[in-house]
Amino acid sequence: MNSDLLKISSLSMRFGGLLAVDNVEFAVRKEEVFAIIGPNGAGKTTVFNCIGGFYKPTSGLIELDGTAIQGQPSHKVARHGLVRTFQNVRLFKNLTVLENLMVAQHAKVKTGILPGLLNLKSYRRSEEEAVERAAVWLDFMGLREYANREAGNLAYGHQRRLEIARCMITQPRLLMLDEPAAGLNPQEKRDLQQLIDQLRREYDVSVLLIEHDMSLVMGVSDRILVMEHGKPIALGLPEEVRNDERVIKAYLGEE
Ligand SMILES: Nc1ncnc2c1ncn2[C@@H]1O[C@H](COP(=O)(O)OP(=O)(O)OP(=O)(O)O)[C@@H](O)[C@H]1O
Repeated sequence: MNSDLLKISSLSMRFGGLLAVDNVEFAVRKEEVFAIIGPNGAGKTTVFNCIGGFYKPTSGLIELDGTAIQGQPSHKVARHGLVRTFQNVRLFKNLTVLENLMVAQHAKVKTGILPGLLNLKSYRRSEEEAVERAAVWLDFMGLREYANREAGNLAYGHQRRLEIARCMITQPRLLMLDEPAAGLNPQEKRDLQQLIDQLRREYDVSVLLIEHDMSLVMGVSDRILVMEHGKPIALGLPEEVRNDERVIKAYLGEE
Protein backbone atom coordinates (compact mmCIF):
# COMPACT_ATOMS: atom_id res chain seq x y z
CA MET A 1 0.00 0.00 0.00
CA ASN A 2 1.30 3.44 -0.87
CA SER A 3 1.10 5.70 2.15
CA ASP A 4 2.41 8.80 0.33
CA LEU A 5 -0.18 11.49 -0.22
CA LEU A 6 2.06 14.09 -1.82
CA LYS A 7 5.15 13.14 -3.78
CA ILE A 8 7.67 15.67 -5.05
CA SER A 9 10.30 14.46 -7.53
CA SER A 10 13.22 16.41 -9.03
CA LEU A 11 11.50 19.75 -8.41
CA SER A 12 13.38 22.81 -9.69
CA MET A 13 12.36 26.44 -10.08
CA ARG A 14 14.47 29.02 -11.81
CA PHE A 15 13.94 32.79 -11.68
CA GLY A 16 16.17 34.16 -14.45
CA GLY A 17 19.71 33.32 -13.39
CA LEU A 18 18.71 32.15 -9.89
CA LEU A 19 17.98 28.50 -9.22
CA ALA A 20 15.70 29.08 -6.21
CA VAL A 21 14.72 25.39 -5.92
CA ASP A 22 17.30 22.86 -7.01
CA ASN A 23 16.24 19.26 -7.49
CA VAL A 24 14.10 18.87 -4.36
CA GLU A 25 12.55 15.49 -3.53
CA PHE A 26 10.32 14.45 -0.66
CA ALA A 27 7.00 12.80 0.09
CA VAL A 28 4.35 13.62 2.66
CA ARG A 29 2.58 10.56 4.02
CA LYS A 30 -1.09 10.27 4.78
CA GLU A 31 -1.92 11.90 8.14
CA GLU A 32 1.65 13.07 8.58
CA VAL A 33 2.78 16.47 9.81
CA PHE A 34 5.76 17.38 7.62
CA ALA A 35 7.75 20.59 8.02
CA ILE A 36 10.13 22.40 5.68
CA ILE A 37 12.66 24.57 7.47
CA GLY A 38 15.77 26.48 6.45
CA PRO A 39 17.41 29.89 6.63
CA ASN A 40 15.88 32.91 4.86
CA GLY A 41 15.96 32.58 1.09
CA ALA A 42 16.41 28.79 1.21
CA GLY A 43 13.54 28.27 -1.24
CA LYS A 44 10.81 27.07 1.13
CA THR A 45 8.11 29.47 -0.05
CA THR A 46 8.98 28.77 -3.66
CA VAL A 47 8.45 25.03 -3.07
CA PHE A 48 5.09 25.87 -1.46
CA ASN A 49 4.11 28.08 -4.36
CA CYS A 50 4.94 25.34 -6.85
CA ILE A 51 2.87 22.77 -4.94
CA GLY A 52 -0.07 25.14 -4.42
CA GLY A 53 -0.29 26.06 -8.11
CA PHE A 54 0.99 29.63 -7.73
CA TYR A 55 4.16 28.92 -9.72
CA LYS A 56 4.71 26.63 -12.66
CA PRO A 57 7.89 24.73 -11.77
CA THR A 58 10.74 24.82 -14.25
CA SER A 59 10.94 21.03 -14.00
CA GLY A 60 9.87 18.16 -11.80
CA LEU A 61 6.85 16.19 -10.79
CA ILE A 62 4.26 16.93 -8.09
CA GLU A 63 1.81 14.12 -7.44
CA LEU A 64 -1.16 14.13 -5.09
CA ASP A 65 -2.32 10.59 -4.43
CA GLY A 66 -0.86 9.51 -7.75
CA THR A 67 -2.27 12.38 -9.84
CA ALA A 68 0.23 14.78 -11.40
CA ILE A 69 -0.76 18.34 -10.45
CA GLN A 70 2.34 20.37 -11.32
CA GLY A 71 1.56 23.43 -13.42
CA GLN A 72 -2.15 23.40 -12.55
CA PRO A 73 -3.56 26.70 -11.24
CA SER A 74 -4.38 26.97 -7.52
CA HIS A 75 -8.18 26.67 -7.92
CA LYS A 76 -7.72 23.35 -9.75
CA VAL A 77 -5.20 22.13 -7.19
CA ALA A 78 -7.74 22.97 -4.46
CA ARG A 79 -10.28 20.69 -6.14
CA HIS A 80 -7.85 17.82 -5.61
CA GLY A 81 -8.02 18.53 -1.87
CA LEU A 82 -4.94 20.66 -1.38
CA VAL A 83 -5.40 24.02 0.35
CA ARG A 84 -3.12 26.55 2.02
CA THR A 85 -2.82 29.51 4.32
CA PHE A 86 -0.51 32.45 3.70
CA GLN A 87 2.40 34.05 5.52
CA ASN A 88 0.31 37.21 5.83
CA VAL A 89 -3.23 36.18 6.70
CA ARG A 90 -5.52 36.53 3.69
CA LEU A 91 -9.17 36.81 4.66
CA PHE A 92 -12.07 38.80 3.28
CA LYS A 93 -11.54 41.44 5.94
CA ASN A 94 -14.80 43.30 5.31
CA LEU A 95 -16.91 40.17 5.52
CA THR A 96 -17.94 38.67 8.83
CA VAL A 97 -16.29 35.59 10.28
CA LEU A 98 -19.32 33.49 9.32
CA GLU A 99 -19.43 34.94 5.80
CA ASN A 100 -15.77 34.03 5.31
CA LEU A 101 -16.65 30.42 6.09
CA MET A 102 -19.66 30.54 3.77
CA VAL A 103 -17.64 31.90 0.85
CA ALA A 104 -15.10 29.12 1.34
CA GLN A 105 -17.83 26.57 0.62
CA HIS A 106 -19.06 28.11 -2.61
CA ALA A 107 -18.00 25.03 -4.56
CA LYS A 108 -20.22 22.84 -2.36
CA VAL A 109 -23.32 25.02 -2.06
CA LYS A 110 -25.74 24.44 -4.95
CA THR A 111 -25.68 27.98 -6.21
CA GLY A 112 -26.39 29.08 -9.74
CA ILE A 113 -28.45 32.17 -10.41
CA LEU A 114 -31.75 30.47 -11.21
CA PRO A 115 -32.06 28.17 -8.16
CA GLY A 116 -31.02 31.12 -5.98
CA LEU A 117 -33.58 33.48 -7.51
CA LEU A 118 -36.33 30.92 -7.27
CA ASN A 119 -35.24 30.17 -3.71
CA LEU A 120 -35.53 26.49 -4.54
CA LYS A 121 -35.75 23.97 -1.72
CA SER A 122 -32.52 22.26 -2.82
CA TYR A 123 -30.74 25.62 -2.73
CA ARG A 124 -32.07 26.46 0.73
CA ARG A 125 -31.13 23.02 2.06
CA SER A 126 -27.61 23.20 0.75
CA GLU A 127 -27.21 26.67 2.23
CA GLU A 128 -28.46 25.47 5.60
CA GLU A 129 -25.93 22.66 5.51
CA ALA A 130 -23.18 25.16 4.78
CA VAL A 131 -24.22 27.25 7.81
CA GLU A 132 -24.24 24.10 9.95
CA ARG A 133 -20.71 23.20 8.81
CA ALA A 134 -19.58 26.76 9.53
CA ALA A 135 -21.06 26.54 13.04
CA VAL A 136 -19.12 23.34 13.70
CA TRP A 137 -15.85 25.03 12.72
CA LEU A 138 -16.63 28.19 14.68
CA ASP A 139 -17.06 26.03 17.78
CA PHE A 140 -13.99 23.94 17.04
CA MET A 141 -11.83 27.05 16.71
CA GLY A 142 -13.41 28.90 19.64
CA LEU A 143 -14.70 31.63 17.31
CA ARG A 144 -18.46 31.33 17.73
CA GLU A 145 -18.82 34.53 19.76
CA TYR A 146 -17.17 36.43 16.89
CA ALA A 147 -19.35 34.94 14.13
CA ASN A 148 -20.89 38.28 13.14
CA ARG A 149 -17.80 40.40 13.57
CA GLU A 150 -15.85 41.66 10.56
CA ALA A 151 -12.88 39.37 10.05
CA GLY A 152 -10.53 42.35 9.80
CA ASN A 153 -11.46 43.37 13.36
CA LEU A 154 -10.50 40.07 14.96
CA ALA A 155 -7.36 39.75 17.07
CA TYR A 156 -4.49 38.45 14.96
CA GLY A 157 -4.44 35.01 16.59
CA HIS A 158 -8.15 34.62 15.85
CA GLN A 159 -7.63 35.65 12.24
CA ARG A 160 -5.06 32.89 11.91
CA ARG A 161 -7.50 30.34 13.33
CA LEU A 162 -10.23 31.56 11.00
CA GLU A 163 -7.89 31.14 8.06
CA ILE A 164 -7.25 27.53 9.06
CA ALA A 165 -11.01 26.95 9.57
CA ARG A 166 -11.62 28.35 6.10
CA CYS A 167 -9.25 25.73 4.70
CA MET A 168 -10.59 22.85 6.80
CA ILE A 169 -14.23 23.50 5.91
CA THR A 170 -13.42 22.39 2.36
CA GLN A 171 -12.42 18.96 3.78
CA PRO A 172 -8.88 18.95 2.34
CA ARG A 173 -6.54 15.98 2.19
CA LEU A 174 -3.47 18.19 2.48
CA LEU A 175 -3.38 21.38 4.53
CA MET A 176 -0.42 23.65 3.81
CA LEU A 177 0.45 26.20 6.48
CA ASP A 178 2.87 29.00 5.61
CA GLU A 179 4.51 30.22 8.84
CA PRO A 180 1.38 29.69 10.96
CA ALA A 181 3.12 30.75 14.20
CA ALA A 182 4.26 34.13 12.87
CA GLY A 183 2.88 36.94 15.02
CA LEU A 184 1.42 34.62 17.68
CA ASN A 185 2.17 34.92 21.40
CA PRO A 186 3.59 31.93 23.34
CA GLN A 187 0.15 30.72 24.51
CA GLU A 188 -1.28 31.00 21.00
CA LYS A 189 1.69 29.00 19.69
CA ARG A 190 0.98 26.21 22.18
CA ASP A 191 -2.68 26.25 21.14
CA LEU A 192 -1.60 26.08 17.50
CA GLN A 193 0.51 23.02 18.17
CA GLN A 194 -2.48 21.30 19.81
CA LEU A 195 -4.71 22.36 16.96
CA ILE A 196 -2.44 20.91 14.27
CA ASP A 197 -2.20 17.68 16.23
CA GLN A 198 -5.95 17.48 16.61
CA LEU A 199 -6.67 18.21 12.94
CA ARG A 200 -4.42 15.38 11.86
CA ARG A 201 -5.92 12.95 14.39
CA GLU A 202 -9.59 13.80 13.96
CA TYR A 203 -9.79 14.84 10.31
CA ASP A 204 -7.24 12.47 8.68
CA VAL A 205 -5.55 15.41 7.05
CA SER A 206 -1.85 15.63 6.20
CA VAL A 207 -0.16 18.88 7.14
CA LEU A 208 2.76 20.45 5.29
CA LEU A 209 4.18 23.49 7.00
CA ILE A 210 6.92 26.06 6.63
CA GLU A 211 7.89 27.49 9.98
CA HIS A 212 10.73 29.42 11.61
CA ASP A 213 9.58 28.76 15.19
CA MET A 214 11.74 25.78 16.14
CA SER A 215 9.82 24.85 19.25
CA LEU A 216 6.61 24.48 17.21
CA VAL A 217 8.39 22.62 14.41
CA MET A 218 10.14 20.21 16.77
CA GLY A 219 6.99 19.68 18.83
CA VAL A 220 4.49 19.06 16.06
CA SER A 221 6.34 17.51 13.11
CA ASP A 222 6.70 13.82 12.33
CA ARG A 223 9.48 14.55 9.85
CA ILE A 224 11.39 17.61 8.77
CA LEU A 225 13.06 18.60 5.50
CA VAL A 226 15.84 21.16 5.80
CA MET A 227 16.69 23.34 2.80
CA GLU A 228 19.61 25.66 2.16
CA HIS A 229 20.29 27.63 -1.03
CA GLY A 230 17.46 25.81 -2.82
CA LYS A 231 18.76 22.34 -2.01
CA PRO A 232 17.59 19.74 0.50
CA ILE A 233 20.37 19.21 3.05
CA ALA A 234 18.65 16.92 5.56
CA LEU A 235 15.45 14.93 5.95
CA GLY A 236 14.43 12.98 9.02
CA LEU A 237 12.84 12.84 12.44
CA PRO A 238 13.02 16.01 14.57
CA GLU A 239 15.81 14.60 16.78
CA GLU A 240 17.82 13.49 13.73
CA VAL A 241 17.55 16.88 12.08
CA ARG A 242 18.32 18.74 15.29
CA ASN A 243 21.65 16.91 15.63
CA ASP A 244 22.65 17.01 11.96
CA GLU A 245 26.00 18.75 11.43
CA ARG A 246 24.98 20.39 8.15
CA VAL A 247 21.79 21.73 9.67
CA ILE A 248 23.57 23.19 12.68
CA LYS A 249 26.10 24.81 10.35
CA ALA A 250 23.39 26.24 8.07
CA TYR A 251 21.66 27.87 11.02
CA LEU A 252 24.79 29.06 12.78
CA GLY A 253 26.02 30.50 9.48
CA GLU A 254 22.90 32.62 9.36
CA GLU A 255 23.56 34.37 12.64
N1 LIG B 1 9.04 35.63 -7.80
C1 LIG B 1 10.37 35.63 -7.64
N2 LIG B 1 11.18 36.22 -8.54
C2 LIG B 1 12.52 36.21 -8.40
N3 LIG B 1 13.15 35.64 -7.36
C3 LIG B 1 12.41 35.06 -6.41
C4 LIG B 1 10.98 35.03 -6.49
N4 LIG B 1 10.50 34.36 -5.40
C5 LIG B 1 11.58 34.02 -4.67
N5 LIG B 1 12.72 34.43 -5.28
C6 LIG B 1 14.09 34.19 -4.80
O1 LIG B 1 14.24 32.81 -4.61
C7 LIG B 1 15.01 32.53 -3.44
C8 LIG B 1 14.21 31.66 -2.50
O2 LIG B 1 13.15 32.45 -1.94
P1 LIG B 1 12.01 31.86 -1.02
O3 LIG B 1 11.06 32.97 -0.73
O4 LIG B 1 11.45 30.63 -1.63
O5 LIG B 1 12.83 31.50 0.30
P2 LIG B 1 12.28 31.10 1.74
O6 LIG B 1 13.07 29.92 2.19
O7 LIG B 1 10.82 30.95 1.71
O8 LIG B 1 12.68 32.37 2.62
P3 LIG B 1 11.93 33.04 3.87
O9 LIG B 1 12.16 32.13 5.02
O10 LIG B 1 12.66 34.34 4.03
O11 LIG B 1 10.49 33.23 3.51
C9 LIG B 1 15.40 33.88 -2.85
O12 LIG B 1 16.69 34.20 -3.30
C10 LIG B 1 14.37 34.84 -3.44
O13 LIG B 1 14.89 36.13 -3.55
